[in-house]
Amino acid sequence: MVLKVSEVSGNIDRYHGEFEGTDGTEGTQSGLLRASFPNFGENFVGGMTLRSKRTAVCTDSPTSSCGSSLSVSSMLSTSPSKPSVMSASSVSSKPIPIVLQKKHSPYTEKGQFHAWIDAMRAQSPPHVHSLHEDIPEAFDLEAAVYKSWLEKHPSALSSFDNVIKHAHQKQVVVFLDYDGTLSPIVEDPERAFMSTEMRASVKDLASCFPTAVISGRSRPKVYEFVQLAELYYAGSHGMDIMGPAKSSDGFRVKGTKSRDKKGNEVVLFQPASEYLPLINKVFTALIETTKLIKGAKVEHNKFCVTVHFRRVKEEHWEALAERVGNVLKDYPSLNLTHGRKVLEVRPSISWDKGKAVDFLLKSLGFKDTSDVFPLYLGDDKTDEDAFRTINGSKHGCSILVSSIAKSTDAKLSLQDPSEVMLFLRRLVQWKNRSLENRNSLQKGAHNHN
Ligand SMILES: O=P(O)(O)OC[C@H]1O[C@H](O[C@H]2O[C@H](CO)[C@@H](O)[C@H](O)[C@H]2O)[C@H](O)[C@@H](O)[C@@H]1O
Repeated sequence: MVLKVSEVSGNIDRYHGEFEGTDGTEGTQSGLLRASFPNFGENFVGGMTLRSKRTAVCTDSPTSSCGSSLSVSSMLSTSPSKPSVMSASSVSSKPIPIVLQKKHSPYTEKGQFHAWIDAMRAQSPPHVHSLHEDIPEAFDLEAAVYKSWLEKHPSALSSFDNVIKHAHQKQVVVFLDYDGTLSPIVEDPERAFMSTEMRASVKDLASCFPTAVISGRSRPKVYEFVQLAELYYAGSHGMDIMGPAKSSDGFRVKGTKSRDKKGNEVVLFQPASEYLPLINKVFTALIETTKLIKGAKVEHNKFCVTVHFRRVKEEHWEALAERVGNVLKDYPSLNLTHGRKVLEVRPSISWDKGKAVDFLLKSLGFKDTSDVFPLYLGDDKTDEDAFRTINGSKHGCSILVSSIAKSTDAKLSLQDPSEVMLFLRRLVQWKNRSLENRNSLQKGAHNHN
C-alpha cells in the first residue's frame, strides 16, 4: 500500500517539515520524518521516503507497518496545545532512511514569515476537489481525514436533537461570526454579501433569541452587510460593541451611551479606543508598503487592520508578509494574528471575541446563571477564543463552520453558510413549536378549569 501525504493535509516541504536524525542532529541523511499538519496543529512521525518536494510517499516495506497501522484518526488531534506524536516504535521498529532538506530555523525572520504564511494557509487551504486530480489517493486521504474529524466534531444538524435537549428551558443566546459563517468566502472582501434568505433567517432567529454578530470587520461595515437593527453588533474582533440602550426584550448592554445614525439611543463599549491614532498610522504605512504588490489589499477595520493575501500570487506571499513584518517593527504595542488568507494587526490588549461573548452575556444579565445556553458559530482562527469561552460556560454549544478538518476547540461543526442557515432555521422552528405546545397546554388547562 502507498500512502501519499499531499500538501493539502501536511506541508512537508516547508519549514514545518523537520528532519530528526537518529542521533538527534539536524540534517543527517537518515532518520525519521516529522511532518506537521498545520490544519490540526499536530505532528506525526513515521518512517517515510520523501520522493518529491511536494509528496511524501510511504512505501510498502517489510520493516514498516506504516500503511496498516497509521490510522487516519491517529493523525488527528483536536488539542493544539497537546500534540499527539506517534512514536517511532508505533510505526516501525527501524526508521526508514529518508533524504530531506535542512530545516529552516524558526528563529530567523524568514522562518517567522513562513510561520505566518503556513498558519494562514492552514485556515484556508485550497479546496481538495480542485487539487491533485492526478493523485486520487490524496483526495481519499483528505476525505478520510475529514470523516474521522467529523467523529470528533459532529455535524450540528445531525446532532440537533442533542443540542436542543441541552437548551431545553434555558435562554438561548446566539453569537454569529460574519465572513465564512453568514456569508460565503469570496475573493473581494467588499463583495462578501449575505443572501436575502440568510438575512431573513437571521431576522427570524433574532425574533426568538437575543442574537449578536461578532466580526473582525469594522462594526459599521458588518452592519452594512447584515442590515438588521434588532441584533447586537461587535466589530473589530469584539473591540467595538454596540447594543440598543433599551431593547424590547429588556436587555441592556453596559457601556457609554451614544446615538446611532438614525438617532436611536445606543450603548457603546470600545476597550481599545486609545489605539485609534496608532491604528490609523499603521494603516497608512501598510497601504504604502504593499502598494506595489499586485492583489494585496489593506482593510481598515477601525480598531484593527487586515492585510489580504487572497488575490496575491503565492510566490509573492513571503514578500508581502515580510513588508507587513517590517512595518510592525515600529509598532511594538500592536500584535499580529492570522486568519483566512489575511494577516491582522491589532492592539495588544487582552481582548478578543471570547471576551466580547463574555461581556455581552454579562451585559444581557446572563453570566453565571445556569439557565442560559449560548451558541457560537464561527469559521476562523479568531473564533477559537469564543469557542473556548462557550466551552467554559456551564452550558452552551460551540460550532465551527468548515468543510475541511481543522484544529479547533469547537465541539460541533457545520460545513458552510448554507448549513448554518438550515441550522438557524431549525432553531426557529424548535422555538415556535415549543411556544405552540406551551400555548396549547395553557389553553387545555384553561378549558379544563
Ligand atoms: O470575523 P469575521 O467576520 O469572519 O471577519 C474576519 C475577516 O473577514 C473578512 O475576510 C475574510 O473574508 C473575505 C471575504 O469573503 C475574504 O476575501 C478573506 O480572504 C477572508 O479572510 C474581512 O475582509 C476581514 O477584514 C475580516 O477581518
